[in-house]
Amino acid sequence: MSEPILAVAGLTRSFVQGGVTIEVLRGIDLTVGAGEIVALLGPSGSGKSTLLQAVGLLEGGFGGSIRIAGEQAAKLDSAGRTRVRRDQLGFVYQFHHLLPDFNAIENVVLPQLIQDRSRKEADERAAALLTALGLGHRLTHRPSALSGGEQQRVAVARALANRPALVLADEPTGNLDEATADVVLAEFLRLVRGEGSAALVATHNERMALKMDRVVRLHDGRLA
Ligand SMILES: Nc1ncnc2c1ncn2[C@@H]1O[C@H](COP(=O)(O)OP(=O)(O)OP(=O)(O)O)[C@@H](O)[C@H]1O
Repeated sequence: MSEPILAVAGLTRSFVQGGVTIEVLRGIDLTVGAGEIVALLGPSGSGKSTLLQAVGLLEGGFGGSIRIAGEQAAKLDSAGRTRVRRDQLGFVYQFHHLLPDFNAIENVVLPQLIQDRSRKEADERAAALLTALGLGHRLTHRPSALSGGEQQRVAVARALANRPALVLADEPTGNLDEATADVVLAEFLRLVRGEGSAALVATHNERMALKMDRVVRLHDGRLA
């Protein structure tokens, strides 16, 4: 069997606030196989974002082990973490975090230029991804001229632009009305499957979680 893209073992994280220690993650074990889409289901405050931030190598202060594409996070320095993030990971957040001064296609082109792709290649890939998401007629709109659902689609295209092995999505449709959320989630899943990426998708919505390949539940700091 090929190595999982993500292997988390004994992951812990606590915060101290006002002299009180809150143990948010109490020993998380989780593997995600190549191309597998896993829902991370849990109520608000259960630690989903904390777990995704750890796996995204965005924050330190964790105990336990995180391996991404065979690389042990604890052994990476800051440059190494940046490299793994850039080469292996894609991110989608609840709020799109698009660059407001750039239009849709530019927002999807920019991460590719950072990867040293040619402008022509980057343009073609951005246009293909946005068109696959039904935004072929919105390529030169700035985020402020797009609907919430359209903005989230651009964020999805941006996350997939560099062909990440693993997409980390934190309530990717949490800011949308239910009907739009259903459509955008379906498109997200179709595109991720088509690209062959794996994904770990945080949601508090059971119905949405059940559309993924596997569901893990975060409860009392552990996965059930
Ligand atoms: N930087 C921090 N300092 C102190 N406490 C924190 C910090 N970050 C998170 N927490 C606490 O950790 C717990 C889990 O937060 P987290 O944001 O990971 O939950 P979540 O499941 O993603 O929730 P939501 O769905 O509401 O975003 C919460 O009780 C939160 O208050």
